[in-house]
Amino acid sequence: MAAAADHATPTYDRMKEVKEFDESKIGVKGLAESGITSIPRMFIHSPEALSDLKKPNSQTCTKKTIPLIDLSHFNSPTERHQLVEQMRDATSTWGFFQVINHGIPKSVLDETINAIKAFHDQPHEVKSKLYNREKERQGVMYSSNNDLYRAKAASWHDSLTIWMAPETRRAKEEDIPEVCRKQIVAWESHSTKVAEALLELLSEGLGVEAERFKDLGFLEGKLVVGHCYPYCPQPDLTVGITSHTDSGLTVLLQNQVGGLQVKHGDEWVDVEPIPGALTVNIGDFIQIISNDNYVSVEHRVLAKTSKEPRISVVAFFNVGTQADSDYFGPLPELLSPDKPALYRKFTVPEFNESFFSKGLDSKSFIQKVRL
Ligand SMILES: O=C(O)CCC(=O)C(=O)O
Ligand SMILES: [Fe+2]
Repeated sequence: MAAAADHATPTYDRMKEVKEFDESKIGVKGLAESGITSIPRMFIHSPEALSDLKKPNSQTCTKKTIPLIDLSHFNSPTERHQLVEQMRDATSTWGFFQVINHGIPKSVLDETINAIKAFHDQPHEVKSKLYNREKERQGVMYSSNNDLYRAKAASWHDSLTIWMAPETRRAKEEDIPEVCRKQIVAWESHSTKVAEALLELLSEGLGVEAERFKDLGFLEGKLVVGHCYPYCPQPDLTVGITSHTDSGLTVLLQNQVGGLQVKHGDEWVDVEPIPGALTVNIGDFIQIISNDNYVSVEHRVLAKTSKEPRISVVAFFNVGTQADSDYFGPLPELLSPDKPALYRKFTVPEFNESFFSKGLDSKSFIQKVRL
């Protein structure tokens, strides 16, 4: 395969190509719209990663589906117990599930997707003024591949990233692009309410106080990311987003295009778009403090040749930085002589440093702190 062999050509100056792409501020959407029929080399993934894409069940989709959880019984004194159990089963085996009847009106979901699409649909002259990756971990960022300079290969997506909390990192409202400002602020408040409910259920599923996760500060670090995965002329040579795990609690809204896949055992399972549903997954921080009762699972997005771009809007929740000097580790309530801690303690800055300084394709923090 010529393209994959080129990948290893010693004369190829990858960093130069990456820099030129970044400085052009064109994004992958701009590349797609320029009419290219082959993708630049910097986007071509390694033969090992590409062979994983071609496993028989990965593109054609297995019959398996991730669990679907109905949150309508959240306030029911009699049915809540069952809901807690469903969530515990889903989070301990899949680490991923979809939720319906979560309380966010369908109109809000549609407006959120449309606003992020409208942002990415703006002309190059408008978007290029906003293109930046310098203000990492605060304010507003718009760029292609947040880990562009750290990852081994780039992926086929552009992202608008907006820090919402803690206050010290929060984007000024006037800095959020006007085309999606109102909708992002609304998505933040709606998704926070869902996250709060999920954190209660997750706490109860471990048999600890319902407020335990919230009290640890899990709603105090918050960012919203609006991804766009445009048409890709060679989806067999790259991915939409590289396989990775998330940090804390993730609440994701997707349009109807699909492409998100979750690793389950050695299979990749499609997360089917369900109108009105949200996709939820837990990340490394929660796997660690749950002492492996809950699992943080690898997921990725496939690149596609559909003309309609995939749009996803993600709310990431994790402990805020006001907890800088606190040590986190498996919750003491979960430990006993039979169930010793599987992880050492760590601080939030240590977690963030490790999480944000690596490419999505690097080894996870989990392996670093596992005892
Ligand atoms: O767009 C998607 O569906 C996945 C995005 C994702 O996994 C992430 O931003 O961490
Ligand atoms: Fe993710």
